[in-house]
Amino acid sequence: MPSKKALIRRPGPRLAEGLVTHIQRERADVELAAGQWAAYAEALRTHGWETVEVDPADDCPDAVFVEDTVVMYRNVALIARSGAASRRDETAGVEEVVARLGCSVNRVREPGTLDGGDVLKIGNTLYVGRGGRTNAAGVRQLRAAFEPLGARVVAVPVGTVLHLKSAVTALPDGTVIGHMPLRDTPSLFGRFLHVPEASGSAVVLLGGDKLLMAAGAPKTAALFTDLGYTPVVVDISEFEKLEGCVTCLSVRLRELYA
Ligand SMILES: NC(=O)NCCC[C@H](N)C(=O)O
Repeated sequence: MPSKKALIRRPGPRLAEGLVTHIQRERADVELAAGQWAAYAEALRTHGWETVEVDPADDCPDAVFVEDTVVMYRNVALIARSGAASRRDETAGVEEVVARLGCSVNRVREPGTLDGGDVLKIGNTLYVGRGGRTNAAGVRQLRAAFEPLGARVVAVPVGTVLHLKSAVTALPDGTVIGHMPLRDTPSLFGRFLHVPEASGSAVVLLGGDKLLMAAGAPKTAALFTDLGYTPVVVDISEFEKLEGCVTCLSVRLRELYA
């Protein structure tokens, strides 16, 4: 049986200094964020995920967005190298944890840049956003790391949002979901479903028909319910102020045998 582990990293005291690129800055409330993070972690555990906490990186305001630091394929971890230099110190603690969990570890190297938030995995296909945080060398290194393991890497131009997964994620049946004004190149995806709210375009697949999603997207939650899914809703307002979404607060390790 593969284990169901999810990496998480608690927000630090400098959270409100996190990067903001495509939206107007609104001050995040650090205390409220800590409570929202705890509820997010609890939702993962309630639905069968063992949470593994990476040591905090309190000097790094964006460290809570742990998804950006690593891309997993099977039991191989590709440690990212962010296009945002201020985020590069976040990876050391993550590398230590994935190595301890028995993953093979590889790294994106200069001149490559890549953020985990740019990689959307659907089956054996890895869609990778080429945008502000991930460059062409990063895309090439992703291919070199995972194509020999059977992955198909599809590069997608990303222009108007921070990461590919700020715009699109996927339902359990592989249907890509996104919000019209945010999507860049939907024709690259097979099945595409428009959702009524921008923050509804991010879901974390918890297993079965359960979809972890943001409280800020009630119409999208109703749409998913109508399609036979069960939304599990968490309030992540303070992370959304920093361009985070529901995917970016964890990294699920689905193919570890331990
Ligand atoms: N994967 C994600 O959606 N990450 C969100 C990162 C937000 C952070 N403030 C950043 O700009 O890097």
